[in-house]
Amino acid sequence: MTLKSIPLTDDLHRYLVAHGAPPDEIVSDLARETLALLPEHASMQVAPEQAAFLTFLTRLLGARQAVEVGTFTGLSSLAIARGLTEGGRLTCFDISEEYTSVARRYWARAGVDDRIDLRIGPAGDTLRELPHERYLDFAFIDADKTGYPVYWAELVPRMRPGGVIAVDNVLRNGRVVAPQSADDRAIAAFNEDVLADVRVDAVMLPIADGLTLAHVH
Ligand SMILES: C[S@@+](CC[C@H](N)C(=O)[O-])C[C@H]1O[C@@H](n2cnc3c(N)ncnc32)[C@H](O)[C@@H]1O
Repeated sequence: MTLKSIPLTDDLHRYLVAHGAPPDEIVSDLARETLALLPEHASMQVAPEQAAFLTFLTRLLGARQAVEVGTFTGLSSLAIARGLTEGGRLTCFDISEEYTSVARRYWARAGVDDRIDLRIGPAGDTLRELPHERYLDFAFIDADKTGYPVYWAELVPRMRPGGVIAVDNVLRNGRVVAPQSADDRAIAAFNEDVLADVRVDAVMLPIADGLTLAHVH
């Protein structure tokens, strides 16, 4: 039995991205522009292989109704929107007009802007405005780390039976086993909560900074 995932060197990461679903021109431009405009924050963007995986997963689920918490300049939302089924909707939550103004441009360029609804404000408040029904096929959580328990609490009861929640940064660059900051501790505690949550079956994948996939009963 192989004991663990192999570490990715830069060469191997480039190979993996090139042989999965390689970024198209729009995704490459978005990554380049995010780095140029926001060099200190560009690492918040999901990894290219995660973007490809989000499209794959959304398509696999036949997702019609999706939510994203933490949009930034729009790479993960673009990926999710591209995987939605005909007539599908993605509702995005973020606090920043500045970051999401970049996202809006790229959604338009990719021709998916008509299927995305962006809500600006603290997601702990704005998520509460979503219908209190089990209607969501897919949700992606990638915002402020201390907010994850609140986003989880709002989203799980709104997932349809068989719906999936994906949660990013669950390994905190390895620090989750020896937390060094409030964000690290928040994620370590959140991961315990997910493990104990009888409403879901979850797996934790070592993709990028760690991605939990939770299947809601
Ligand atoms: C890690 S980035 C998201 C990256 C994005 N998924 C991507 O692929 O580009 C986190 C985002 O969460 C947003 N954010 C931080 N606190 C928030 C809050 N309380 N409510 C909603 N969004 C928040 C930030 O403005 C930022 O855009």
